[in-house]
Amino acid sequence: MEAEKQREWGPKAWAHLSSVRNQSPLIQCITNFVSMDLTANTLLSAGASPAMLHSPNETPDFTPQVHALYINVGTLSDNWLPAMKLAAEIASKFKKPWVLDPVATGASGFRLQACLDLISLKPTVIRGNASEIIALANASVGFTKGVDSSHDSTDAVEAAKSLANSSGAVVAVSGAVDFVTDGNRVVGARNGVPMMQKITATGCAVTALIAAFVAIDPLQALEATASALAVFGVAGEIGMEMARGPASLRMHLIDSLHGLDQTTVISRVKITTS
Ligand SMILES: Nc1ncnc2c1ncn2[C@@H]1O[C@H](COP(=O)(O)OP(=O)(O)OP(=O)(O)O)[C@@H](O)[C@H]1O
Ligand SMILES: Cc1ncsc1CCO
Ligand SMILES: [Mg+2]
Repeated sequence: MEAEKQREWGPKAWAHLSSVRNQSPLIQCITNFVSMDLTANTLLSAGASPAMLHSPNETPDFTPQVHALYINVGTLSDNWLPAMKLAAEIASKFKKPWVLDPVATGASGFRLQACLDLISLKPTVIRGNASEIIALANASVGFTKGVDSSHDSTDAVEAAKSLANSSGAVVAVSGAVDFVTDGNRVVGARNGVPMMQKITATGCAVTALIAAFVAIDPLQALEATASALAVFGVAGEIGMEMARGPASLRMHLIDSLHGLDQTTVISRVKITTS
């Protein structure tokens, strides 16, 4: 029964990736300075169309036209926060899916409160590392070593369920296993390689990929999120076969994501229901 369920996920992940390639959803990204390049290139290599527009002066015109919005607080500053809130409000008003990456949310009270305020604007998906999801679920500063996690993803499954229940969002925790939950169901995506942690902003990039997958399947956010995490992980695994270290993995990961075919996705995606 379990093996049967897993066999269904490969075709599902492939269907999501194919739809992104065919529909090329427009993804507005309000993201941190570190991640902008990798995020835009990840979206392009998956077939989506990234746009890094963040001015509150253009959000009222632009956000209603996008297929999904991605907000990432990685290099948060006072003047960017109102722009993020405005974009989230407009996305919600126009029924566009939007996805939050709460980078280092436990690092300061300002950042934590910013993320809690954004969560009150009803994101479709929240994706963080284990320390970020634990900090959000506890609404407490601490738990984190800056932007990197000091916990394993398995430590954050209960926190993820609790955050999903309190926020109404699908919550994903990345790590050796990427867990995705709607507060009730929990699935684990078991692709990827540890070296992905040694490239800055791979987490930010996969959250953008989640936004693209949710854009083409907004009514099944849990399935779209798990598919995006697994597909990104498969690209990392194939990239690692050619890489000599983090810098070349970054290049080969993007190439591999671009080149993924049906047979590879179906045979390599490892998603299990727990
Ligand atoms: N030990 C691991 N084994 C396999 N894949 C991993 C491992 N750790 C992380 N990954 C993968 O690396 C990617 C980034 O996850 P990570 O948890 O490092 O995000 P993050 O801490 O938010 O990163 P960043 O803030 O740099 O963007 C995800 O696709 C995840 O599945
Ligand atoms: C290193 C870093 N600092 C703020 S955002 C960011 C990118 C990874 O989250
Ligand atoms: Mg992160």
